[in-house]
Amino acid sequence: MTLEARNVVAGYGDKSILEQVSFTLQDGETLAFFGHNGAGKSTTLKAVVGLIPVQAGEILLDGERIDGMPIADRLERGLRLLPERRGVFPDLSVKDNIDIVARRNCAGSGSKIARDDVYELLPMLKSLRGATAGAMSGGQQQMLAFALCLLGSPRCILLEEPSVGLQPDLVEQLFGTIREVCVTLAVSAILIEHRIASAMRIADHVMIINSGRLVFRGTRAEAETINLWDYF
Ligand SMILES: Nc1ncnc2c1ncn2[C@@H]1O[C@H](COP(=O)(O)OP(=O)(O)OP(=O)(O)O)[C@@H](O)[C@H]1O
Repeated sequence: MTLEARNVVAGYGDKSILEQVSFTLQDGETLAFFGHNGAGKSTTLKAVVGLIPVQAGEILLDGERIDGMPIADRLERGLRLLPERRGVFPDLSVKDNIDIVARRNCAGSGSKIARDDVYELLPMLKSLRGATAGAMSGGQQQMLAFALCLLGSPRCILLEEPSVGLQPDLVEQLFGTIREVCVTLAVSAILIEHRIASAMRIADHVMIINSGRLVFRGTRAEAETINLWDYF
């Protein structure tokens, strides 16, 4: 078992956005997370990684309660968040971005994904090694941010719109890489996506949120039997 949310209530200040959100994600599984703008997708990921406090309920990683733990401790346990359109050092080259994060995340032995591995997983970064991150296209920066979030020993990666700014063939490549990482390294992933059809192709489970409540939770096969738009 990897990640479990039990009746999570969370929001901003005194205000609750999430109402009793519960889900479980096992090793190696990918969960596609859909919902309209403002439904509570990012808020869910923020609560899991610790950017906002949980007002009620529990979050467990491998059976251990992590809600209330400092963000750094959750990162150490392998939680990774790829925020939308953020997450690179803009003034540094691709190589320096990767080297710096690798030095922090891959220290010691037993790291699942080392510096050289990310170039193999995301070959487009090889030719961009010397490029200044902030001067690259949005899609290229997104690929680099994804690479940085993989370095070390990720257990569960939380991805916010990773396909933003990517041309269609790169979307398929990125999604293929997400799937490969999950399956071969037993990493689990939550994927917030507006490209529903592409996300569905790599998903084991589907979850839809509406006004802070989970209105659908099921396997991909179950999701394929319904009209997802009825739940938005
Ligand atoms: N920092 C914040 N302070 C107060 N309210 C916020 C904050 N961030 C988000 N919200 C509110 O929380 C609700 C859920 O927002 P959230 O960002 O989780 O939606 P989302 O499903 O990720 O939407 P999108 O697809 O547009 O990113 C919205 O009503 C939003 O206005």
